[in-house]
Amino acid sequence: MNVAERDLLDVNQLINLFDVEKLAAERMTPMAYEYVASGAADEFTLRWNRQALDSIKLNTRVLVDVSRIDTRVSLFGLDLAYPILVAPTAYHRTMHPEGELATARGAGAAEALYVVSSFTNTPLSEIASVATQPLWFQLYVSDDREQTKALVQEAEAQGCRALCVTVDTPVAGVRNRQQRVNFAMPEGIRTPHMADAFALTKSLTWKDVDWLQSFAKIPILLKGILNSDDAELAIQAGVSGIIVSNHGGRNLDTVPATIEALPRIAERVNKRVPVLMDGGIRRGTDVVKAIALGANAVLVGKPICFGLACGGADGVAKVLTILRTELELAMALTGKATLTDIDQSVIWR
Ligand SMILES: Cc1cc2nc3c(=O)[nH]c(=O)nc-3n(C[C@H](O)[C@H](O)[C@H](O)COP(=O)(O)O)c2cc1C
Ligand SMILES: O=C(O)C(=O)c1ccccc1
Repeated sequence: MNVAERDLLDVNQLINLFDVEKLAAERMTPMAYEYVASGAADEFTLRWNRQALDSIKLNTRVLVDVSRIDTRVSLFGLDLAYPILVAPTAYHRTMHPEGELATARGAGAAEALYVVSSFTNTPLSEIASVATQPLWFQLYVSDDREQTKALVQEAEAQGCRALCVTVDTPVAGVRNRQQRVNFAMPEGIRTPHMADAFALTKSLTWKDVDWLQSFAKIPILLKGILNSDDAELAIQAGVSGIIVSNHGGRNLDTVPATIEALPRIAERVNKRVPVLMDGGIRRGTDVVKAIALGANAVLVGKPICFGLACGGADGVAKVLTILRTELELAMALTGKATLTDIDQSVIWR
């Protein structure tokens, strides 16, 4: 059996996103699996992201016409088929030989927007050449601000439609599981847009946000906001959007689940800018809960990596399609035909 045949066989076995992780655990090198699956330190936040979503109950309404479910959402003038984005994750060639090219093809096949990581193993120009859906770019600011400026300009030149500036990683978290497997980039795999992981700047401040906005031609979102005061400062700074994220539980352990942080932030933002959210989204019902509590859209990280590892582009597309289908079912079963119908009343209190 060749790699393509094995990939296809695997993809057909995937029924839900937990299956994807299970299969990926068997399929990936221990180093790659531990890199993707691990959280920071004791992994409280990693688990809370899931537990907090699971503990929210849904309130259904019956006898609503749900013969036409409409999941479309518009962000910064982009019309998305459904409110689920591919979160930026690093190092896709450690997960599948085709790396980010497979991710872009899979996202394209599933009509999803892909946020490319600064730590892509594939040049942005190559990703852009295979993408059939819009791309955004996730920016890590380096100590070398000229390099950062050039990277923003490259993202713009390659047609990226927004910039997600990650603000929750002045340093990477305590990654004990990655330490145990001595995580390192395998021979021959590079990060063409970043020197190395130690290039992340520790001196990023609101001044840099002003600086980025002084020359960026595309909307800027701040990724990694967990506090409503920071959300307010972000809006005062003039950013176009906010991503509520705890980095998938990978940075500071014991910060709250994102679904717990979301309502306060959404209330404070009060629709002045779009609010996106990630962390633990694994079911269509999770997407409904996030939208009900104030998110315009969600991003998915680890399941995309696992889908990529299981089946390349087909695996990525499968993960997105499962989640999209589950979202449509959850909307029909809660009696919400459109995303704007999903409000707080869908949460059982
Ligand atoms: C393997 C991996 C690599 C990641 N790399 C990045 C990155 O390069 N930049 C970034 O802003 N966030 C990165 N993240 C965080 C994700 O963008 C996202 O916030 C998180 O994975 C969402 O949680 P989920 O994995 O539970 O869906 C990474 C996450 C994972 C799992
Ligand atoms: O692994 C991560 O979560 C991440 O964001 C990162 C940080 C530094 C280098 C590569 C990825």
